[in-house]
Amino acid sequence: MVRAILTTRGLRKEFRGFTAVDGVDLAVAEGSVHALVGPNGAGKTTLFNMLTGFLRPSAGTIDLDGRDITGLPPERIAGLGVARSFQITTLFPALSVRDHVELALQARTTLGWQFWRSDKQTRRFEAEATDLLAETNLADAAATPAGALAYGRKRALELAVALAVRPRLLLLDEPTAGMGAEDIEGTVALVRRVAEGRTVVLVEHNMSVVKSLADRVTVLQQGQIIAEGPYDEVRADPRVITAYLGANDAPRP
Ligand SMILES: Nc1ncnc2c1ncn2[C@@H]1O[C@H](COP(=O)(O)OP(=O)(O)OP(=O)(O)O)[C@@H](O)[C@H]1O
Repeated sequence: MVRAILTTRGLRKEFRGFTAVDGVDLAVAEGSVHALVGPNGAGKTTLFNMLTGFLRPSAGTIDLDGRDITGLPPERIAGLGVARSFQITTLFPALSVRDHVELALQARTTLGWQFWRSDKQTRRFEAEATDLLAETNLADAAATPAGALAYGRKRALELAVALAVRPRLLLLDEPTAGMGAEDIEGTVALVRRVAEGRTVVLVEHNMSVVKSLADRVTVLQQGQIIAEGPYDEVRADPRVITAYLGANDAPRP
């Protein structure tokens, strides 16, 4: 049995009497890609927000690699190696692709997010930035201002920025949202590549993306886990089929 790097027990979030996440026990195996799926309003984003400290759980615990991180603020959780990408990453339009990655690498150090840097400091991150740009297929765009990148490549840059902090756990928020077929294909290949040797939790509506990326799938409905397992198993579960019936984002085989 592979050990769990992230475990939640009885995790719960209430908004003024409404229970958005209702007693979730989740175990994410180290080195795996774990997908969270479910119809609109199932509680996926709320769960993600608790894992990253953006929301404080109403009850339950979150354990990261043996450490209780329940209720810690976002910056502390990020500092412990949880990085989140897509949907919330802010890119600076005029700043080059390479500068984004070098600044993110620098943010990991005591220098923090300083825009002024000496040549010596810049050189310190050059080689690692080059590696990250290669890993995310952005080597040819290193000097391009982020604002001039096509949509799919902007998202690749967001991923490079998240990877720069060397996360122990990478949370991906709907990596293919708003993408056409071509970008989706590229993003799936990219996520598969960066997931090697890392632990990834992703929220994703596109079931063919989930099928091709996830080792394990957790299905949420009305804040509760209704099924969990490998994609094919979960996809055939009668409770999952019922949960998606009539939903706009019904999974397609
Ligand atoms: N700040 C809030 N205040 C009140 N209700 C909220 C709040 N945030 C989320 N909710 C409610 O909690 C439920 C779960 O929402 P959440 O965004 O977590 O679902 P989701 O699975 O991410 O949905 P989607 O797939 O549409 O993004 C929804 O009914 C939503 O309206």
